[in-house]
Amino acid sequence: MSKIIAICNQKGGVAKTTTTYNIATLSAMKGYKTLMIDLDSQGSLTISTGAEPLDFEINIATLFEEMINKKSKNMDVRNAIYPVEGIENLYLIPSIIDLATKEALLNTVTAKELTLKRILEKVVDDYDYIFIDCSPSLGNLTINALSASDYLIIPTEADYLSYRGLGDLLSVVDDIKELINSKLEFLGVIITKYESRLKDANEVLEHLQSKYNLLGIVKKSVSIKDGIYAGLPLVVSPKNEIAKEIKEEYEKVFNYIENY
Ligand SMILES: Nc1ncnc2c1ncn2[C@@H]1O[C@H](COP(=O)(O)OP(=O)(O)OP(=O)(O)O)[C@@H](O)[C@H]1O
Repeated sequence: MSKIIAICNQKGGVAKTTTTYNIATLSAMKGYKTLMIDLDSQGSLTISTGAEPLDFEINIATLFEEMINKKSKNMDVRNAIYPVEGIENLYLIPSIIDLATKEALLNTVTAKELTLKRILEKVVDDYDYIFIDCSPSLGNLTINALSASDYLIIPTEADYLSYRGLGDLLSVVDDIKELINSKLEFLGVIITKYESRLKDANEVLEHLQSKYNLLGIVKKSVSIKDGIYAGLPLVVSPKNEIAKEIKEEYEKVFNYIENY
């Protein structure tokens, strides 16, 4: 049985995709069979792997479409799983812009919150870890991710508005735990794009630390994009001191998940 981890925050640009790709890669590098699901119609995770969303005939939007049209018996999720080039043990269900229209159509599906869980049923035993890169909203797709997951990790920037936004997300999480998925556990937050010279960042860091389990602090650095044209995340070959520090923070987070 795999551990399924949702990487969520309804705020845009807080490094959900970057966090997902780096942590999932560390998992694969440790020899775990690891699946990433791109659950964002922008397809950033798919593009980050060096792939082109339009090149995949079957993707996460196709899978949702089959469920919406009640053809799920014809569909095999395994047809939507592709190996990530250059990283052994790492696999991806890619996304495409069409996912946005499928999200609205989900309202016609019975038990719509459980659609992703039903899609994944056939492969939950095939992977050690499944990481879901959520979209920046609290809509149907994010609720599907939380309803299908064992654990939630929230990447957030250390700024006041991001800090305030966490309360809204966690109240949705409470509802999902009560009504849909009692096993969902919030593991903690990762601070992303951290700049220690900013007073605001340090104040928010203290608040976050006192309120939540702090899993890691990832500094802001252009090094995060090293390897991007080759489709590889930073953790594969960190090139300088700050990149090595960032890798260590992501390792801390993965070790926490591994030993939890
Ligand atoms: N530690 C970091 N230092 C500097 N830039 C970073 C860092 N982490 C992520 N970024 C950059 O921030 C931008 C947003 O990151 P990312 O796409 O991972 O966020 P996201 O939360 O998935 O976005 P969206 O909400 O649009 O899905 C990207 O350009 C990414 O390269």
